[in-house]
Parts: sequence; structure tokens; C-alpha cells
Amino acid sequence: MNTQPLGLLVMAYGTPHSLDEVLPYYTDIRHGRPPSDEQLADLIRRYEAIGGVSPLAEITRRQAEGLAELLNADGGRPVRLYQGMKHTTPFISDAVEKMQEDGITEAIAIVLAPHYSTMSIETYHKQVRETAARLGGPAFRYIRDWHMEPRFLDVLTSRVQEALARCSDPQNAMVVFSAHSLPARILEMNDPYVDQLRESGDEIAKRLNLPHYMYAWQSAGRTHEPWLGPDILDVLSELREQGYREVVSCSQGFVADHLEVLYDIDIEAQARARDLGLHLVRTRQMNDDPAFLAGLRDAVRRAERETELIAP
Ligand SMILES: CC1=C(CCC(=O)O)c2cc3nc(cc4[nH]c(cc5[nH]c(cc1n2)c(C)c5CCC(=O)O)c(CCC(=O)O)c4C)C(CCC(=O)O)=C3C
Ligand SMILES: [Fe+2]
Repeated sequence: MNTQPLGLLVMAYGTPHSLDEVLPYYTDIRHGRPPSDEQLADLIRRYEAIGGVSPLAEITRRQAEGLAELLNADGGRPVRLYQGMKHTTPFISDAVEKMQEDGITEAIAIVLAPHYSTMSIETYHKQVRETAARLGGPAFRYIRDWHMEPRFLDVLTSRVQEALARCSDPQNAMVVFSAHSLPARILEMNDPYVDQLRESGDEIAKRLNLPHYMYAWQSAGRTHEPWLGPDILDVLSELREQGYREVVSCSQGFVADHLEVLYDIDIEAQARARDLGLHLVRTRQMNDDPAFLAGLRDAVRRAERETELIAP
């Protein structure tokens, strides 16, 4: 057995550590083009509305450390943890550089988002591949997606069940599964994102025998090209017109409490629901729930057995 620790690269979107960092963060998201003053002010306003900074950095850290702890306790190959963010420090490239400096030769890469898209997960993997190629190491196994990981589905099922229990008439509530919208051109690219969201959502619906469920998109970018729809805000209006009084919102594309949940759902969608006279209940996010982290541990061990180790 290989006794050298396996490098565990846990990646996430990242969030500004303070309001001063919103400009460089937003510029990075926009591929180096700074936002207009108006766009910047609007994003700062949204961060201020959730308390000034997002809890995402702290939650990501607890998720990554909790996952490493589980892996180091399961009797399998010990891991050494490295964290890399897509849009803020420590960047993905910083983490891969550190692995190489530490003499890690074999590593595994996981992104804290369940569903694969060429416009999401693949962009993280590309940064890993490019940095490892530049440095000549380490070799990586890449976890593409983990939305069907059984223990993850167990937690998601219980989250929806728990939210339904908070409805006054669960049998007549609509469950809306949502994820971050992406530019609609992914539909012409054979991208699995939409199918994967349906695969995990349908599985939850089957397990709970849900009488009413559907899919919507949230947090679409503010650009001129078309994005995947329908938007969750429009869906709320339509559901009210169809006679629904209660909605469970399950942002299954995200695993932490962050801006897209705390602002886009808890503030923006809740305000729309209030205007419409709808009772909107959001499912709790995964955060650092040990049952969720056990699902990620299973995904890592599975990938160790089943995915190819790719030389730098
Ligand atoms: C697929 C996807 C995920 C899920 C998968 C994954 O996790 O990777 C995700 C997560 C997140 N997105 C986040 C934040 C933002 N995303 C933005 C903009 C964009 N996201 C996009 C995609 C995604 N984003 C896209 C295509 C854009 C348009 C710009 C572009 O074409 O590249 C903007 C700019 C302003 C705005 O549009 O609101 C912000 C502030 C935060 C952190 C929140 C916090 O700080 O708490 C998180 C977890
Ligand atoms: Fe985003």
C-alpha cells in the first residue's frame, strides 16, 4: 500500500473576505473586466443585506476540514488537505503549488458543488490541470460530480421532508428544485448539467412520493444573452395563479448558506412570496452536517478506486 499521503484538493467558489474585496472578486468572476460602478454597488448592497460578508468562507473551511477528518479516520489511505478557491485567496493554483512544494505526487480533486457542467466544475478542473502541467505535478484524479452519491441523497431527502413538515398542508405544497442558472447556450453543447439536476431531484421525488414538484433556475447573470429559465421568481407568481398556497424551495445546486441562498431566496424570493400571499419554506443547506460530509467521503474513496489517475 502507498503510505505517502494522498493530496486532497477541496475547491469552492470563494467569497470576498470583506467589502473591500468585492471589487477584485467581481472582476475575477468577470474574467478580468471590472464591473461598472452600478453593478459593484448592487453587489455590495446584496452582501450588506446578508450582514456584510458571506458565511461561505467559514462554511467551506469547516466542510473541507470535516471531510479530511473523516477520510483520516476511515482506515483508508491518509490524506493531506489543501483548499483552493475559484475567485479568491487561496486560489486553486496556490493550492496546487503548495501540494507540489510539499512533495505530494498523487492527489484527488473535489469541488463543493454536486452537479457537473462544462461552465462550472470543468473550469475548476482546468485550473488544476493547467497548474499541475506547468509545475510537472502532482497527478490528479478528478471527481466530476457526486449528485447521486447515496448518503448525499439521504440528507437531501430529509431536508425536503423536514421543510414539508413545516407546511400547513404538505400534500398540496409544490416542491421547487433549483440551481444556479447558466447561459442557455449550454443546451447546444450537450452539457449534462440540466439532466443531472433532474436526476437527483427526480430521485428525491421518488423516495418521498412527492405529489407536486418541479424545476426552476435562480441567480441568473445580468448579461444580454439568454439564461436557462424559468426563473424561480416568475415560477412563484405562476404557482400562485395556479392556486398553490405553499412552496418548498430546495436549492439543490448549492451546499452552503451563501449569497445565492441568503439573499436570492431568503430575501428576494421571500419578498415575492409575501407579495403574492404564498408561504415559502426553504430547505436547510448541507453546510458541515456530518451525514453530508460522509457522502463526500464516500465520493472520494469511490473516485480513488474508479477514476483514472491523470499524469500532469
Ligand atoms: C454554476 C454556478 C455556481 C454553482 C456551482 C459552484 O459553486 O461553482 C455558482 C456559485 C456561486 N456564485 C457565487 C457568487 C457570484 N456568482 C456570480 C456570477 C456568476 N455565477 C455563475 C455560475 C455559478 N455560480 C455565472 C455563470 C455567473 C455570471 C458571470 C460569468 O459569466 O462568469 C456573481 C456576480 C454577480 C451576480 O451575478 O450576482 C457572484 C457574486 C457564490 C458565492 C456567494 C457568496 O459570496 O456567498 C457561489 C457559491
Ligand atoms: Fe456564481
